[in-house]
Amino acid sequence: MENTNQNTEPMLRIEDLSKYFRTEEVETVALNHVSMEVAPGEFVAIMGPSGCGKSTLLNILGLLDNPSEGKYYLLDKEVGSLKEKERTLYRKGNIGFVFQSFNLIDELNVFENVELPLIYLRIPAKKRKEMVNDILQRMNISHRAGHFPQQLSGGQQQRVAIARAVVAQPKLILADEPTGNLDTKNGQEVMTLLSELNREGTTIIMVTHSQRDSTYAHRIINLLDGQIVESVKNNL
Ligand SMILES: Nc1ncnc2c1ncn2[C@@H]1O[C@H](COP(=O)(O)OP(=O)(O)OP(=O)(O)O)[C@@H](O)[C@H]1O
Repeated sequence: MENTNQNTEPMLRIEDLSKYFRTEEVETVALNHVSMEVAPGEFVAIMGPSGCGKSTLLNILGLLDNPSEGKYYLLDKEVGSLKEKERTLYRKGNIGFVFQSFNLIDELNVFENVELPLIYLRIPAKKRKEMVNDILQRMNISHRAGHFPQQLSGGQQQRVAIARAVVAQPKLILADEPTGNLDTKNGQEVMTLLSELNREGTTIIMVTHSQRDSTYAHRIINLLDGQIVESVKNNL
């Protein structure tokens, strides 16, 4: 279906969603009846103290894990109860991830790392080359295409990771503390890149402890003990 400017459907919606982790002795309630919506084109920051459930929420939103209870609609499809194989398929076409620790594959060079999602999507080699080169240029890292992750600075590694996250043009980017391992200057550069991608239409949900990074978001959702305690619009 064509996107229209009048599109009022949320990018994603969760309803009364909970996640429990059970070990032999204890049950942890990581998310406790959470409901929220994110609109297409929104940039949302998720904040809250350590252990409040931020990563658990991001993992579920990113189809890396299932909720224990409740519904999750992504692009209008109920995805909370999908089996792992279907989840993986749906994730690959729709979601890009950026992690604090970059998560690049050490044995692959920059070009190959960024090419990987396109191989999964079975895009032909010639087209892949074009798409990878375009995004490396965009991320200002073309001159390092043949380098391996260990040969790059942290800021460069994160730019490669962002290139990999967006090369297949996902509708949604999930970022878990994307500047957590970067100095101020590189951190700001990464935030500027994410903001640009957002302005071009990509929806972004970012977990952060950084007050400064949260200023780039349209809205801040505060979690405490597995519950949303506040959802406030940012004065941009
Ligand atoms: N796989 C797991 N097994 C058992 N308990 C878990 C598991 N993953 C998370 N938890 C628990 O769920 C709760 C929420 O964890 P989560 O990692 O989502 O918090 P967080 O807000 O991301 O924390 P941080 O800011 O420290 O990364 C915590 O009490 C945690 O110990």
